[in-house]
Amino acid sequence: MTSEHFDLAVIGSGSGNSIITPDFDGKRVAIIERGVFGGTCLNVGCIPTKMFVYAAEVAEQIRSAATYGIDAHIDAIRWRDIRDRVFARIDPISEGGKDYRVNGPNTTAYLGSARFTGSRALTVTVDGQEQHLTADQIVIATGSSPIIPDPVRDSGVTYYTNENVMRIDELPSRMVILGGGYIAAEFAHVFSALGVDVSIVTRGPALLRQTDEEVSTAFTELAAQRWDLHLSAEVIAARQDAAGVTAELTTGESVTGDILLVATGRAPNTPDLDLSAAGVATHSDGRVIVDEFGRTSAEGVWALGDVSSPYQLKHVANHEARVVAHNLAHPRELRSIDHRFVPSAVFTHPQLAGVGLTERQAREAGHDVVTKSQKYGDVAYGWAMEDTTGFVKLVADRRTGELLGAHLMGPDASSLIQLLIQAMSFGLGVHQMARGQYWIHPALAEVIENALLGLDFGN
Ligand SMILES: Cc1cc2nc3c(=O)[nH]c(=O)nc-3n(C[C@H](O)[C@H](O)[C@H](O)COP(=O)(O)OP(=O)(O)OC[C@H]3O[C@@H](n4cnc5c(N)ncnc54)[C@H](O)[C@@H]3O)c2cc1C
Ligand SMILES: NC(=O)c1ccc[n+]([C@@H]2O[C@H](COP(=O)([O-])OP(=O)(O)OC[C@H]3O[C@@H](n4cnc5c(N)ncnc54)[C@H](O)[C@@H]3O)[C@@H](O)[C@H]2O)c1
Repeated sequence: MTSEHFDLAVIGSGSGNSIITPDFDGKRVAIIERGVFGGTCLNVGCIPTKMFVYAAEVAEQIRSAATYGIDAHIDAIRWRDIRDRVFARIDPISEGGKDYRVNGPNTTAYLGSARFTGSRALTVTVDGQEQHLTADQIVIATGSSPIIPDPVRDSGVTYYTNENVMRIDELPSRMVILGGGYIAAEFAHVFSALGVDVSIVTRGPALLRQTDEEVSTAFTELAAQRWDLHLSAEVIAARQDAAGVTAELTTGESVTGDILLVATGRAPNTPDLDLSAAGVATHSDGRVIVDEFGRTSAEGVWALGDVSSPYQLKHVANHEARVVAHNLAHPRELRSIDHRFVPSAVFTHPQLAGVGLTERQAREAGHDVVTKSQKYGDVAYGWAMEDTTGFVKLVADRRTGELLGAHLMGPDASSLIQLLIQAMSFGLGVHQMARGQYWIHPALAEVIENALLGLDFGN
């Protein structure tokens, strides 16, 4: 059996691709990718979804224009043009990235599926042919894949996931979305803004339950006005006929759509890797166990991103990739992964964003908690927008003045929260934040200024 040897082998071309920094110039590097080059975020995740979200926002703005004294209406939704704008931008980036690794300097690209066959030994199946390689260091960056509930998979009905729903040729009239998390909330917004009737089936009693309860409750109430919600419900069976795809629910109801979209969470891509052959240990949920430096239980094997991280977020995968890239090249000066203030945003309507502890988590952690919920509608820019639902909720420690968490629902939440991420990351307390700087008047950020000033420390 012939085998090639490398200094470094990276499995997965998402954030794994960015491991190959100039530190590896002159070294022998292999990158292995079994799917579309560039991974989830570029091809079927963050980037295309947000490009669709932008189109959805344009449609919603037109619908709400009359509020501001401007009469406007949508003449047509040209779905194929919306879709093709997105992928005409993305597909060449993916192709270019692949081409660079296939034909570029000092990397060997294996376009196939990798599995471990021993300690730092891999077999890659490329077009049915097995190729063998060994490496001094191996990075597992294989990401995650959609979880398909058994009743859906076993029923044999056609279902979509984030991997193919953005490429459909025609918009359906009705869509059933299974799941009530990030992906469900973003696609429900996109497709309903483009004219599709959306039903959501989720097993929890509210949508986006990982957010602060006040945000999750407020968002669920708004969602109920826009979408047909089936909460505390799971699918027990599904069938497909001339009427479409019908899901029978645990609640006794049934719901029918032309398309069924499954968004019930994502599992780490570890089952195909034969990790036991390399002595790489996993958590009970399949995630690779890593230490603070990104090292797995097997010497010379590292992991990062969705396959190992507690956060399935691109900015986290990129951060972990930067840390692991440094640590591979500087074994005597290891850096730690920083998961202290991991923010996230859901690009639905209205937008949601959060960082730090929820009110409940802060109380459970024993803080003397003070909170303030400040409405967008109470500041001048909020008046300009006629916003009636948006708010900023801050969670702070009454004793120390420390900002513990921030939770936003409303326009530009994903950008506004950056101020609070910065404050928390650099240890700025509430008083410093509120009065230690100018706040531009009458910018929307005044909603954050007022929330900070509204925290009642009792002094
Ligand atoms: C619809 C959607 C929207 C999202 N939106 C956002 C967002 O707005 N913001 C955000 O922060 N995050 C978002 N995410 C999450 C984000 O996409 C992921 O956290 C991130 O892409 C993970 O990067 P990764 O490098 O760990 O994995 P990936 O990018 O998934 O890369 C893993 C790669 O490994 C390959 N692979 C797997 N197994 C093997 C094998 N055995 N052999 C060879 N190759 C293999 C896969 O084909 C894949 O290309 C979104 C996710 C989805 C699904
Ligand atoms: N804007 C962003 O940053 C963004 C966008 C999309 C995805 N993501 C990442 O991708 C991950 C995966 O997204 P997701 O939405 O698939 O997962 P999720 O964990 O956010 O939500 C899964 C949802 O499905 C529900 N569910 C699970 N099993 C079910 C079942 N059998 N029947 C009915 N409901 C069920 C859960 O209660 C939950 O509401 C997210 O956790 C997030 O980290 C991030």
